[in-house]
Amino acid sequence: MPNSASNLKKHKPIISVIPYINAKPLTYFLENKDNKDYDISYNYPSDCIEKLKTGKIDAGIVSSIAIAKIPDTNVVDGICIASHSSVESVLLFSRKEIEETKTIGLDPNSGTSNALIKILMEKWKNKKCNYKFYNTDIETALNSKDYDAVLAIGDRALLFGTQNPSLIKIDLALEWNHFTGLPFVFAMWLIKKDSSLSPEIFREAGEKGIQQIDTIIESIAFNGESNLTKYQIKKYLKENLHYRFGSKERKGLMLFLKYCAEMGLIPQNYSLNLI
Ligand SMILES: C=C(O[C@@H]1C=C(C(=O)O)C=C[C@H]1O)C(=O)O
Repeated sequence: MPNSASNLKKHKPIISVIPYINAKPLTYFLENKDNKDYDISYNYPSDCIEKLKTGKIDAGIVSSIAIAKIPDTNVVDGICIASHSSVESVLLFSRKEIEETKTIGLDPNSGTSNALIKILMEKWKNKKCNYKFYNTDIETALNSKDYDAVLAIGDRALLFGTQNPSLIKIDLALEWNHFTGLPFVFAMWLIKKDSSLSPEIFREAGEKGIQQIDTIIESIAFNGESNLTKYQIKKYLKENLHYRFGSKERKGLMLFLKYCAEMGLIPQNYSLNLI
């Protein structure tokens, strides 16, 4: 039988979700909806970029840098994962003073923060460093002679930071805010242009998540989805993170993309197709 385009399109659309607690306010009500007309798949940010590019998924909450890396996608307006000062989960850990750092370990799960550290070092610290990915846990990478400092994101960075208060740390969102006066946008929802998914379902779920964030905090703590205390989860989601995408967040995002383009990390001809 010929494989017509309609046969190929019969699967439910797949929405990719980041398995970090920082995404929960935007994803909880999409994940916990009855009779979903989409499937959910869980992917780290860097895997999500690859899967969106190759059409394995139809939409995803994905590293903000992907806006300029994946053609044929729209960006959901109004919501994002951002931070206005310390985020506490995107950290450069170091045993040496930053001035002595030559080789930095990049987090294989990240897209955006791996670019942000390069901007920070080259633009503001005037340091040319070597960068290479590490594929171990944070502690092993930090103890190895291969890296002077190690970048980490997500739940493991958040936990490692709280468990190792004496390590030298740089909070990338705080540094960004210090140098630009703007919030930093880590992630947004991207939808393939040929997908039937409406941006409204993401906005509605995000708005409900922002309104009912205390229920989500209870659920994360109750289900043991984090090794942090309920108080720490509450502070992280309510104080460190910001979920609305307004004019300041847009300015921060566009400046980040401009710096990325200047440094050759993304093509020059990117655009932000908000829907
Ligand atoms: C704040 C964070 O933002 C994350 C950082 C990302 C990246 O570096 O590509 C992608 C998605 C976000 O969830 C974090 O995970 O700690």
